[in-house]
Amino acid sequence: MSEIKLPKIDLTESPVSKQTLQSLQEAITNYGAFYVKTNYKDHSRLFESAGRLFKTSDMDKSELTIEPGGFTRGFIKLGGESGSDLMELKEAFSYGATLDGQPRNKLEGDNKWPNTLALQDKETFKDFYKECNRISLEISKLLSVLLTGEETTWTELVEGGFSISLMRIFKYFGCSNPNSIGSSPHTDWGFLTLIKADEKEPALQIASEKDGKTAWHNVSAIPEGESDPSPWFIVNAGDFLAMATNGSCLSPYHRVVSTTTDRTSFVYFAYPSYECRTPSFKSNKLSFYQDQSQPSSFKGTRMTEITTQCFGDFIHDKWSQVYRY
Ligand SMILES: O=C(O)CCC(=O)C(=O)O
Ligand SMILES: [Fe+2]
Repeated sequence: MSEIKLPKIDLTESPVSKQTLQSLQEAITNYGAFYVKTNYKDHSRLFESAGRLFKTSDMDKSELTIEPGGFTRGFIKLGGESGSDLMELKEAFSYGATLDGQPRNKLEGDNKWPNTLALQDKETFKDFYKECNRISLEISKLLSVLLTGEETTWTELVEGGFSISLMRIFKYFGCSNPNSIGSSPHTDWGFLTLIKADEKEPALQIASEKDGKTAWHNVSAIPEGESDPSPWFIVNAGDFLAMATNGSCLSPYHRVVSTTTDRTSFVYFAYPSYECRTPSFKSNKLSFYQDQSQPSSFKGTRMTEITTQCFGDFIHDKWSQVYRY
């Protein structure tokens, strides 16, 4: 199993150097993924809060589970969700922006915080959500400079998506069976995904395709040689971004394999605004919007749906596809 060394993008340097933009170009063309270094400092506190969240009683968890239908906030029990016909060895909790007034669409709504969760932990989660809003906007500006020559091309789109973007906290269970899976192969559907993981062994893998064959490469939570996990995130481009850039930015096909030790990750899905239309785009580069109900078909796409629905309606349907009873 080879490791890939994703390029590192330092968001703390100002102004961003030519070298950084070059690394970003290489990253989006070759992998659709890269590391970012940020000013975030609270890695330990964040994962301690996650540990306490998953200690919520089974009864409370089952009262606060996500409902079928595509609005995905609350607990997801073991086996409650899968992007394939495999059992994914994990439990999860999903939350989003705090609702301000009435929901304006099918992806806005109330979070399902357990009553037993300490206020401090809830604040840690909410702050982290806002931090991810900020980081995703910063990255979108860099990508925008690189790909469109202007900084603000996607600003409205990304800010418009703050109220529907999602944070998902995963607890993957350690398992010694090498064939068991934490997250089935997929592409992410939105604009950008930020991943912050606490792990002892790499578990995220990104695919490359050569001569019709798929090879998987480990991606560690932090770049090789780094010791402080706090500032580091992995970033994946989503299908929407791949389409909006006409394929200049790859949407990586990836999965999470089970490792012998438990792993926890925060995965922030930055969505564009609900009403926006997915740009039409024809490419045979890897897999866009793979049909989760036909998981074994690496090539499956749902182009018709993409171009006839607005993004939010489309995503709402995608979440229903991965819901398992
Ligand atoms: O937990 C991770 O590292 C990534 C999970 C993932 O790819 C996803 O939920 O879309
Ligand atoms: Fe993903």
